[in-house]
Amino acid sequence: MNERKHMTARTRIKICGLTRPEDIQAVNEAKPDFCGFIVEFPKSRRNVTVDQLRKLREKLDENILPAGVFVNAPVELPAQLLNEGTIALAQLHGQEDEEYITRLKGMTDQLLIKAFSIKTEEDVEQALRSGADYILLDQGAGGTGETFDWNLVPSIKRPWFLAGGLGCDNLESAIHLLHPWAVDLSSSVETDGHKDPDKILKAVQAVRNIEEEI
Ligand SMILES: O=C(O)c1ccccc1NCC(=O)[C@H](O)[C@H](O)COP(=O)(O)O
Repeated sequence: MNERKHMTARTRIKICGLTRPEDIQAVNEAKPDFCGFIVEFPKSRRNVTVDQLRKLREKLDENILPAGVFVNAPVELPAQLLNEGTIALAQLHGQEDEEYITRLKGMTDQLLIKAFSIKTEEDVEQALRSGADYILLDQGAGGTGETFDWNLVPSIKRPWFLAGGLGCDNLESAIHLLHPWAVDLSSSVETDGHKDPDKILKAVQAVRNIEEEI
C-alpha cells in the first residue's frame, strides 16, 4: 500500500507588550514560546523601563523566552540586556539598518529579530535580505492591532514571525495560508488597554491546536 506520510510542525507564539506582574502570571499559565516587552519607548502605552523589565523578568517561567522590543535605541541598551540575560532576544522595531544589526551582532551572541512594516513587495524583499536571525513582518509601527496585505507575502524559506492584527478569529487562516515560523500578538489579547489572561490563554491554546502540515 502506498501510504503518504504527513509531517506536522508546531507554530510558535509570542505574546507582546507585557507591562504588569499580572501579565507575567498570565503568560506563565498560558505558556507561549516567547513574550515581549516594549523597552524605554515612552511613546508606547506599553512602555516599560529597564528597572521594570528586570523585575518583571525575574518572575517569568524559564521556558518562555523574553524578547526586548526596541525602537531606534542606542545599540548598547539591547546589547547590555541581552548579555546580562534579562532578555533572550532583541526585537528591533524602528529604522535600525544593517550597520546597526552588524554592530549589535558584534556585541552579543544572542538572537536578533528585525521587524519590517509591510506596505509593498519591496518591503518584503528588504526584509528577506536582513542579516538578523529572524524577520518579523508587521503592519505598521508596532502594536497597531491591524493586519497588512497578506498577498504580499511569498513563500519564505527562513524563520519568520507574522504580526499585525492577529487574534483567535484569523490565526488558523493566517497559519494555513502563510506558514509563519511564529505568530506575534498584542492588541487582540487585551481588554481596556491591558493584557487579558483569558484572551492570552485562548490564543495560545488556539495556536497549539493548529496542526501545520510541512
Ligand atoms: O506595542 C507597542 O506599543 C509597540 C510600540 C513600538 C514598537 C513595537 C510595538 N509593539 C510590537 C508588538 O506588539 C508586536 O510585535 C506586533 O506589532 C503585534 O501587534 P498587534 O497588531 O497589536 O497584535
